[in-house]
Amino acid sequence: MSTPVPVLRLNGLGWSVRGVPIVEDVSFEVGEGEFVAFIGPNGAGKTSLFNLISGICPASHGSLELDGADVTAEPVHARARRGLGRTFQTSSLWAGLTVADHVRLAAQAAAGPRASYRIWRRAERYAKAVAETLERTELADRAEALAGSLSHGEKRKLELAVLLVSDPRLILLDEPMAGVSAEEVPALVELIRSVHKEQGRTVLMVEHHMDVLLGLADRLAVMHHGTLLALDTPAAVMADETVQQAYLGEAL
Ligand SMILES: Nc1ncnc2c1ncn2[C@@H]1O[C@H](COP(=O)(O)OP(=O)(O)OP(=O)(O)O)[C@@H](O)[C@H]1O
Repeated sequence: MSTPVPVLRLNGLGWSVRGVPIVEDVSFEVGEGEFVAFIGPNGAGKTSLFNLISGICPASHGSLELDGADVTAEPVHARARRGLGRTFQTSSLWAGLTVADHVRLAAQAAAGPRASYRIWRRAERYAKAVAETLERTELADRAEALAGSLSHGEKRKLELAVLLVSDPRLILLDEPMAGVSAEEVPALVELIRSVHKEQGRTVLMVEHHMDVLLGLADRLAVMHHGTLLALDTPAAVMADETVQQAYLGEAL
């Protein structure tokens, strides 16, 4: 039986700025439907690694494959067309637009530049995708609310909705709990769990809170000084002495 092609493969990937290495020689594979969480101290290179994977930063060395295709030279939108989507650490919503407008615009953007000419023919399809996405992200009753009026937890849900309406297979979530109140965290965790388990998407997520990750992640990746220090099951990573010395002992 042949081994399945990983959804994502990094081969010695790295990024330097004016000769200073930010991410160095990172290699790993992620299988279809896996959930890999990235931890590490501030400045360890987690967001930079996500920027490399999504195409925001150009690789200085190494290569990156999506579903077996070398995409190292491909721009962000080409990787998005292959099913890669991401959210950002800081919120990127328009305060004066409604929740439904955000999701509608994202659906149209995902359909490509020519979609606007055919929009009248597709209106029904968009409406269905938008309604389903709002339902899935528990935002249906907030559809007409302005994004600026949402709580932090609702804003994070909306960012997920904007991502999910394009139906990505591989999603990168950069600190999706950042700024969210303690009361809103459990609902957001459940939502991310269902995006992974029920919708069957492959998830990579940067998160500082171990209590959130331990119930979600199949594997933990530890970043330290721009390198991948460990990548294993949560139990194995927590028991790893190198990890404890480098990170866990001080930060968790
Ligand atoms: N465009 C850039 N130019 C120069 N240095 C950068 C750039 N982007 C990031 N860095 C540096 O690279 C290092 C890694 O930053 P990065 O944001 O990837 O870390 P992180 O692990 O995501 O941190 P945090 O947990 O605080 O978000 C930091 O020292 C940061 O200052």
